[in-house]
Amino acid sequence: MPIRTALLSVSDKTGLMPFAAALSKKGVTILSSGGTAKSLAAEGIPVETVENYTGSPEVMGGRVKTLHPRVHGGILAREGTDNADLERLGAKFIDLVVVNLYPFEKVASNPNASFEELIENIDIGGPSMVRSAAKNHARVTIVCDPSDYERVLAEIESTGEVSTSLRRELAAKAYAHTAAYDAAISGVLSGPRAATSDEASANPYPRYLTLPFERAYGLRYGENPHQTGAFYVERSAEPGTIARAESLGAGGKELSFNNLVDVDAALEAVREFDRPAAVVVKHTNPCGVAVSGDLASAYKTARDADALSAFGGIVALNREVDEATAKILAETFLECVVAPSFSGSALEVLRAKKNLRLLATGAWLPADHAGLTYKRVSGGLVVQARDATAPGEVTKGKVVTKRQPTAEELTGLEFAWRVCKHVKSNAIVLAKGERTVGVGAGQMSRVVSVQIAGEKAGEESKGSVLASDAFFPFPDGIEAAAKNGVTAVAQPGGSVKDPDVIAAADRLGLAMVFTGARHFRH
Ligand SMILES: NC(=O)c1ncn([C@@H]2O[C@H](COP(=O)(O)O)[C@@H](O)[C@H]2O)c1NC=O
Repeated sequence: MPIRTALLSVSDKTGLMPFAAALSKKGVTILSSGGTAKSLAAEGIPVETVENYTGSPEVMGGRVKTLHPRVHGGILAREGTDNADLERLGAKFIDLVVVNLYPFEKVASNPNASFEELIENIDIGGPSMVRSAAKNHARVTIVCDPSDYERVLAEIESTGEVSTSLRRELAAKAYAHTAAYDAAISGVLSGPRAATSDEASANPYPRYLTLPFERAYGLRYGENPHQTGAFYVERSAEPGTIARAESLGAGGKELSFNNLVDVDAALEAVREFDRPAAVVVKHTNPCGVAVSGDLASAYKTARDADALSAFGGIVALNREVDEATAKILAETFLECVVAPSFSGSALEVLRAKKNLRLLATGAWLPADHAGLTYKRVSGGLVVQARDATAPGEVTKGKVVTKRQPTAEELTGLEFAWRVCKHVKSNAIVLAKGERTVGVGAGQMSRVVSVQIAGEKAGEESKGSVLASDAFFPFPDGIEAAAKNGVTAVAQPGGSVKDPDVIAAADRLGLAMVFTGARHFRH
């Protein structure tokens, strides 16, 4: 069906003028609400105002402008069935609706916006038209995202109409758009800014939480081959995230479910460090982490910290990958390398590895940025603030033993502590300087994690320092560490048995710092 009349009513005028001009050139009649009509007319695009079309003025400061039977009848009318009704209303068939909404989410993201401002930015007429048009997508095309203008125009230019499949696709997108819009409003109205009591305003979590996601791609399978899977991205994903990353690998092979989860873990860990750093992850745990003066040596050190486990690993780097680093990366079979960017020569080296996925995230937010994390549990979702601690927990901690840690031990402890945050509990990290030598992860008993870390480190455990993500409930963990040659420990403290644990450290000549902070990771 050819496009006869289009209704344009937008807040975001990106790309609108060339789109409208092209429609007009194709002979499409353009109807438009106040502000939009003015902008179009100013560009010399012929336009009829909605006021003129409905015979009803915009009133209540714009609260009512398109909410009129001639508008909604024109959108919802079925060709053939509703022609008489349409005529009775004095309306005409509207075939294309181009609407984007008052920027509620943008206004809500400004903490200084007043409550009245928020309310006035709740669009009513816009979503009504979007929903009407999407319902009647058998005839009507709804465009609520300027990035779709080009596709719609291309179809109109070549066939004079919009295909059924694109109309259906845009209708689904439109309902996702209004659903996300309403979810944001309900989140704000049930959140601290709208709270009517002090108690409620102290609770940062809104009663109603609906999160908008969009499928990025289907996965070959889920965690295991017998499970199906897909990857969904947040509609407002932050910079430097997997969702925003560009895939640069030669084979163009997409990331698997497990790759995505591991890349996430590696990325989170490498963001901890300012100096050149490398993290090698296997099954969501770092098996080798190192910081160095340059990226190549950081990676080589991280890989060699546990070269056996690094095979088939996921590597995250916090600098542009250069050729020297790429050459060392190419020595091992890896699943994926993620970094802010890759130099041209590094890409050349790494693209020779056909199945290696390369992910360039661009610059990312600092590790201590605020944010929420979400985790599904059966029938629900646990939500929390990110574990976004600034560095310095060890150096600012309390030395509880007779012996003070040396400067070298302190460097190692601060490093191990920050790695420990990214290891599944019970987490024990052994380090020498700014490199891990042994990681004990995901054990049900802390002392076993100490034993595993010691076993992984082998001879290297002698003279290493140890970080523990939570307190030692008994002296046995300290005794096991000392037996492996560990000289200093960082742990939160806080156990009823702290006096016994400190006594054991003193007896064995260890220095121990209580950080006062715990970093469980599940
Ligand atoms: N009140 C209405 O009938 C109404 N109709 C359309 N709008 C919105 O007003 C904006 C466009 O207004 P204008 O063309 O006057 O600048 C669009 O974001 C559109 O979604 C309305 N505004 C709010 O509900």
